Amino acid sequence: MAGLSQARSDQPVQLRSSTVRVGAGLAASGWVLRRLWRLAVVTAATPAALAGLLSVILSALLWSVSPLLMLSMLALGIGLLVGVRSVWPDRWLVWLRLPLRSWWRGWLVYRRCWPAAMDTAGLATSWRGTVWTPTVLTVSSTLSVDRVRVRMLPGQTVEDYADVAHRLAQTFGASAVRVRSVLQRPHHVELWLLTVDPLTSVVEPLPVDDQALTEGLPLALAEDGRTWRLQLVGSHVLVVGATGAGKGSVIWSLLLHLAPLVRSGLVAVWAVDPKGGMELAAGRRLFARFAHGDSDAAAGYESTFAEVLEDAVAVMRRRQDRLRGVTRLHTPSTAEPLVVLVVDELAALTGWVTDRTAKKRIEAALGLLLSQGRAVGVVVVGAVQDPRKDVLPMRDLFPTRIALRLNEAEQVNLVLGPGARNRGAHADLIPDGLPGVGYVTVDGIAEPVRVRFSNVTDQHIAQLVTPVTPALQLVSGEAA
Ligand SMILES: Nc1ncnc2c1ncn2[C@@H]1O[C@H](COP(=O)(O)OP(=O)(O)OP(=O)(O)O)[C@@H](O)[C@H]1O
Repeated sequence: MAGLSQARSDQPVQLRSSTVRVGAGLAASGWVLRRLWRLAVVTAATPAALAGLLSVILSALLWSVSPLLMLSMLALGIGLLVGVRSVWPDRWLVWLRLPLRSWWRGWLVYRRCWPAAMDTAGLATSWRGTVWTPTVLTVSSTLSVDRVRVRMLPGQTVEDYADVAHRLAQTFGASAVRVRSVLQRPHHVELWLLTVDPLTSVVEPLPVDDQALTEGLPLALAEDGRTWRLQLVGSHVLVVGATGAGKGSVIWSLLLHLAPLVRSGLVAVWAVDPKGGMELAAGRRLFARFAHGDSDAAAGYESTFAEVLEDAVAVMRRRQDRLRGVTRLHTPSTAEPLVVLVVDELAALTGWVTDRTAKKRIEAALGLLLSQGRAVGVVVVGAVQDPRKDVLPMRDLFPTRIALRLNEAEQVNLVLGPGARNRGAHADLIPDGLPGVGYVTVDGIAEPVRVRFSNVTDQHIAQLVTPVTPALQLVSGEAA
């Protein structure tokens, strides 16, 4: 006889629990208590709300001791807040304004209608008669973006959220929603809801930073209002954009932030401007080497580009000999600066070279630099309009890639990697009127982030080059 535990029936078991009648007053009190408990839990977890609550309790206590004392303390508190706001606007923003904004937006905009929003977006699911909804974990706001961290339901993926991003944007009144995975948190997803687009205004050059080599060069503003920094040491950088997309502003922002490092001898810029020097000539005093395709060169102007690249390979080889077995990543120093080879139009060195001998020399040198240079402090920063393989065969050797406005949707994945467009990098939809806007990758985040590079004007360039004494002797000695 089969044991009871093995007995199975495909018929659903009908269970009817006995009805318990409660009065309207009791039901209402239960509802209010549940809400209060939830408010208490969230308040306790939010520093700004906790501070607000403590101030109210303190005020009530002071009032009971002496109303005058309480009013004086209130006036002092308000005075302090006004003082902090005018003396330290940055701290005011970080300590008070943004935490409060995160708190009220978290409650009023997101948590209040979250279950309904998940349901209508198709992200809630019903299982065994219960409706399960993804949970909001945290909401942190900047002045332009609300970052809502969500715990996904079992079986959901980041793509499920990306697929309904436009529905979520409409529901929460955001201009766009970016969906991001969270490093080392496979159950979490972060929704970036854009409330204001800070990238519609031109971005002024960001303050020059002495620590730029270690911290990253602050070249652009991200759409969440933060500074985007380029980690140049140990990376080659590819900038792709249609004509007029603002490739010049990326290169000039880079040069602007490298200038103090050139002055201190930690960086040597070698510039290659195949457009006859039209783009980069204004910065020639900053450059240790400048090749612009001398039309009088005996071996043809393209051979001058080959020479610079081969000299860079020679520097690389010497450093490899010295550093072999010592370190795996070169640290820039005044004795051995970081060599930054800036090429304004890479296609002129790869796809469009007519001199066959020069073409072979350039291909060989560029391939060596891109595959071996970054570990020994010889990095390439190249700009190009067309990212296709026949124009730029070494595209995949650039670890850092920046996609400004592109002409075709297919180009996005060519530049930023497979799937980048699906993950929200719509570089082909950037309007003509927003030069300098593009998508970049950010450390720790798989999805590209939308940024705007600072606009470097002729006046900035004039100031940039005036006080510079380039480290010419040092680098040409090394390259000779
Ligand atoms: N970051 C920026 N912010 C505002 N305006 C910009 C920015 N970058 C470029 N511009 C403006 O856009 C125009 C085109 O810029 P730029 O010459 O840098 O484009 P490009 O991609 O280098 O074009 P091309 O390939 O034709 O040389 C210029 O008038 C420039 O002033």
